[in-house]
Amino acid sequence: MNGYAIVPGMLTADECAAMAAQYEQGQLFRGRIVMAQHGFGSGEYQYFRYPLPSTVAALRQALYGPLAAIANRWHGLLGMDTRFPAEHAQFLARCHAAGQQRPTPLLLRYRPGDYNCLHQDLYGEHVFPLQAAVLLSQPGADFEGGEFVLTEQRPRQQSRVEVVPLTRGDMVIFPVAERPVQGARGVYRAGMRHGVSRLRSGLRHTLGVIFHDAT
Ligand SMILES: O=C(O)CCC(=O)C(=O)O
Ligand SMILES: [Fe+2]
Repeated sequence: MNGYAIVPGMLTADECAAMAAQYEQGQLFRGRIVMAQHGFGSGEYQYFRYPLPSTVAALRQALYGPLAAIANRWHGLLGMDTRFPAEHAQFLARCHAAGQQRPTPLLLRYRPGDYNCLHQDLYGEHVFPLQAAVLLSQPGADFEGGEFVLTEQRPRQQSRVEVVPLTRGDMVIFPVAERPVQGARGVYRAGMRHGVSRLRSGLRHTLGVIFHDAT
């Protein structure tokens, strides 16, 4: 168990191109973040508005159910009380009632020299513990560098890192902030962060799918 799963070919090359091209359609988004202005790295991203584009809405909806089963198992293993409902709409109602009403799916854009610092996508009290990202550009052709990395911090140990090997259209599913790890004396909580190494050349787009909404 490496702390992530890859789903190859989640989007076709054409779907990736169409999704990346949406970056230029400002009316689709509720906000734009220039990462350097916040110390998040270099590059930028935009959060979609509701209603989400159909491809994004469909992905978020379809992924939620199977991931909720995993999330519930994780919460059981970690002794956490929260359980996740079977339908994403039900979980979103919980977020919205708590003031987390703004959509979190996003498109990211990296140019040469850009990178994304290690982070956790937490946006309020309600946290769905898994998220997904689809790489929309082709490594080695559209860009060089720009690898998706995950770090895992186990109690009383130094952090370890995984470089996640993605090609265009692949989806990675990974923990938002923590995951249960089986140790010699039971299950413990590993802290997780993700980021993107520096782009050496080219242009890289990603679609990020986060299941909780934001305050
Ligand atoms: O660009 C990437 O691969 C990382 C995107 C990211 O941080 C996210 O989807 O939450
Ligand atoms: Fe992220």
